[in-house]
Amino acid sequence: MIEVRNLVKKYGNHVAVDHLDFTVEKGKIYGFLGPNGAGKSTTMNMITGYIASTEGEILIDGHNILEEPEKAKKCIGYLPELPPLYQDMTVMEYLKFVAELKSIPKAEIEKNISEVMSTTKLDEMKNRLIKNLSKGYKQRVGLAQALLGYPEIIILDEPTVGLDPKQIIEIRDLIKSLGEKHTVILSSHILSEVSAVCDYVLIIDHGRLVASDSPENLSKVMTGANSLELTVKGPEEEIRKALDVVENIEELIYHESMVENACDFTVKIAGDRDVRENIFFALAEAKYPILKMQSTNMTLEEVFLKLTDSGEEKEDAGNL
Ligand SMILES: Nc1ncnc2c1ncn2[C@@H]1O[C@H](COP(=O)(O)OP(=O)(O)OP(=O)(O)O)[C@@H](O)[C@H]1O
Repeated sequence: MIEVRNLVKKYGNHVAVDHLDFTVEKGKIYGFLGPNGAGKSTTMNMITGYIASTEGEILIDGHNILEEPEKAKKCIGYLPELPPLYQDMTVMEYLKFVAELKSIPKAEIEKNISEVMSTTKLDEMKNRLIKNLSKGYKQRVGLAQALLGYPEIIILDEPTVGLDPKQIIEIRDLIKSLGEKHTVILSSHILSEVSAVCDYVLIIDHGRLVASDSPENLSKVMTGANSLELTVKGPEEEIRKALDVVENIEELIYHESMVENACDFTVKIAGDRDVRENIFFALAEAKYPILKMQSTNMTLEEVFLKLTDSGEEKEDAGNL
């Protein structure tokens, strides 16, 4: 659907996007995650054809964005970080204006507008001046204009910035529902947003792609393996024997426990098996009580901080 090859953007000597390579497949929601200044907006502006790249190429459904901009742009609906809304137009006037700009055939405009207004739940506001709408509704108008013309790909740059928590939930739900019919790319520096909404995450730092995978896999890959922290009451050797029957335990690493007469273990588990129930039954049968059992996969937040570990991101931590 979208192929980004060796993409570079330089502003003077400053490299804002540094040899990015990735592919976006049809029908998924992608999160483009990175700290402020990582190069997210610059990349989105290149994908949508707003700015030219210094090097590399972008193919949208097979069309090169610089060589066949009209065909490529027809596939994309874009909600920039600051959507260009005309404050003195009503919602309806503005959507008509955008539909004409997008060269939607006259006969289809009315049906198309009514569909996007229903998707974005704007019907009640259609005759309201945009300047009199709340920030949440303004964002819906931004989304509605992106959806006009039935583009297959929807690109959203920080779509929930500046919204209150209720509006954030509403816009997130809307984005999830868009994922049923469209390929969605969403940029954000907010981790919870990306893990709540996206099937796939691309993490970018200093213009480079530092990781790309599903949120779950990223957590697993970063710990190296699936592992558990276990505290069990009983002697080490006996507990080891009792756990011998549990399949897929690769290694049991002993640590001295703070709890009297108990042992702490890190349990390394093969692949992505879930062996918690088997451990429970094996130790229950041997009558060694489990005092603690905790999965130690990293959270996406920890993955993000580890991958983008530099001074400035520490400041960002408060926003996560
Ligand atoms: N027009 C420009 N001229 C010079 N430098 C720019 C320009 N636009 C962006 N930059 C720089 O390029 C880098 C990437 O900026 P970009 O806006 O793409 O980051 P971002 O990840 O979208 O961050 P944010 O979340 O703050 O929008 C930053 O260092 C920024 O200062």
